[in-house]
Amino acid sequence: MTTIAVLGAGKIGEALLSGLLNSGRGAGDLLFTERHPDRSAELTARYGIAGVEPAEAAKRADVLVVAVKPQDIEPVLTELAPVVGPETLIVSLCAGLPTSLYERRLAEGVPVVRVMPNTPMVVGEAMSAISPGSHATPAHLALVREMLSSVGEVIEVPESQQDAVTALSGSGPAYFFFLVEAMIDAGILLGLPRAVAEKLIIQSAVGAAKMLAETAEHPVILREAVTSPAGTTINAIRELEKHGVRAALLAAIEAARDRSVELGKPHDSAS
Ligand SMILES: NC(=O)C1=CN([C@@H]2O[C@H](COP(=O)(O)OP(=O)(O)OC[C@H]3O[C@@H](n4cnc5c(N)ncnc54)[C@H](OP(=O)(O)O)[C@@H]3O)[C@@H](O)[C@H]2O)C=CC1
Ligand SMILES: O=C(O)[C@@H]1CCC=N1
Repeated sequence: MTTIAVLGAGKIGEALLSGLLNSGRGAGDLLFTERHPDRSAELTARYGIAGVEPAEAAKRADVLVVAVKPQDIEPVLTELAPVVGPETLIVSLCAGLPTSLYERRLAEGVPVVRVMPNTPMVVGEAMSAISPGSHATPAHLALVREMLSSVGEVIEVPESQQDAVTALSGSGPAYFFFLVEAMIDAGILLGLPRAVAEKLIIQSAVGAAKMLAETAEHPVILREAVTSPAGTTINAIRELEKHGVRAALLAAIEAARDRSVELGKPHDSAS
């Protein structure tokens, strides 16, 4: 079995470890690194996975998944440079960071795959987009696909699309959570008990998501089917349009894309 080490087991790193365990991988095939001993002990107690030093992770693992914040990448590259060779696959989950950064800083020929996942991997429903670096072979991509398809859906995209993917599906769950939060508040405004508002909105979100996934109907068709002539929904839609919610979403996602580009800037191949 492939040994996978997650470097930086924060929110997404932990989500990946937990998703891989849920999908049937053994704790003995997983490792992680963390810089705070308390966090390391907490994760080992929760999952039975060993926390190790980066050099040991590089020695024992076939795949090193980099899951530190993009701003924290420099020391990680410095630690990995002397201990990683072409037999180890690097999988970067970091927003904005190009595969060329790893290729430049690590030994010649080290294969790198850039991935943008999202947190629903905790429940086996991640959306992950993968892009090969210049030394990643079809076998490396297949290995990453196999690893990530055990925690959700996987598509391959050109690396040039990864900043847009990051803005859409990497950050995407946050937009839905924000919407749900606001709709629950609306229930409170209308005088419903919080628990009732939460139940109504969460199940409506689950139902709507299932309809999108399972009927394969366009969202416009599904929305029109809810919108009765002279009914309630059209009144709400008019308010959403009046408040520019569609334009706000376009601007918000564009801003997220711009931030991903900015996070990669200090590391792009020209600098
Ligand atoms: N959260 C998400 O939904 C998604 C995140 N990502 C990407 O994943 C990466 C991590 O994001 P997220 O999980 O949110 O961030 P977190 O800050 O929660 O996780 C990063 C973890 O790495 C630790 N860390 C930092 N430096 C080192 C190091 N040198 N060695 C070992 N551990 C280290 C951090 O410790 P400390 O607490 O001390 O900083 C922290 O626990 C980012 O690059 C982000 O772009 C991608 C897709 C989705
Ligand atoms: O907010 C972020 O920067 C990370 C990347 C995508 C989701 N979370």
